[in-house]
Amino acid sequence: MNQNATEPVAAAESLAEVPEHVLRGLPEEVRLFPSAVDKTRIGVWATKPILKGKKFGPFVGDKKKRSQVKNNVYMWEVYYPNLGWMCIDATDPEKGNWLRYVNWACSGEEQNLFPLEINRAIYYKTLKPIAPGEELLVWYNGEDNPEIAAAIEEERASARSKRSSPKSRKATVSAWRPGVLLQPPRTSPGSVGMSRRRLQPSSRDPSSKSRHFACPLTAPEVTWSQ
Ligand SMILES: C[S@+](CC[C@H](N)C(=O)[O-])C[C@H]1O[C@@H](n2cnc3c(N)ncnc32)[C@H](O)[C@@H]1O
Repeated sequence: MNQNATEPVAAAESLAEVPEHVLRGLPEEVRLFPSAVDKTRIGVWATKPILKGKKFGPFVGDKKKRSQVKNNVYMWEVYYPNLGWMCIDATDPEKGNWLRYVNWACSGEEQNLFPLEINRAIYYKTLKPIAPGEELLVWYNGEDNPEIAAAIEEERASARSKRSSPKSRKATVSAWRPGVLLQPPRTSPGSVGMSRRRLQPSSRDPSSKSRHFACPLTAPEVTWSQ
């Protein structure tokens, strides 16, 4: 056995490799540059002020079964009532959009975005105003964070008013159900995918291991039940 064997080191991402469609899809307030939190990664940086409460998305990727996903880093898992848990996988940059390049925050102070599931699509919403020169960084928080709870409530109120509008009443039942990701299990009606304990960055996932060990934010219990 090779005593020097280590985990494979991820090749550093290069700006030159970012697909054209990703660059074209960047909102005007952000640009891609090397990340400050991970030297091997590209990050998303604000070049103009971004207001608190701004919603970006949805996160784009290939829809796959969990068993078909080889790397957790660029995927979100979403519960579909008819299909069960499916992954939106942006491991292949050609399949993703710019949200793929938003990195994890390593502390609550660093975090300026939180993920939000709306109608089985993932959005990132700003938790505070972001100034030019700051990197956009996402992290899980649940509704235990009052700021996020307020943001979720705002989405729910907007969903309720959309559902009761005459136009939407004519449409078929595409319920717009906002729910924050990564909550402990609960049975709150209206929160999508709450039937299973939310996943946290998996320590079983070699691709995300070093990041999460390095981060002081304590992720709640790791669950990866299939
Ligand atoms: C796209 S997100 C974070 C991406 C970020 N760019 C980064 O720096 O890694 C990927 C992480 O979210 C986790 N995850 C995927 N779906 C989840 C869900 N429904 N709830 C909680 N965590 C989820 C994955 O295990 C993975 O650790």
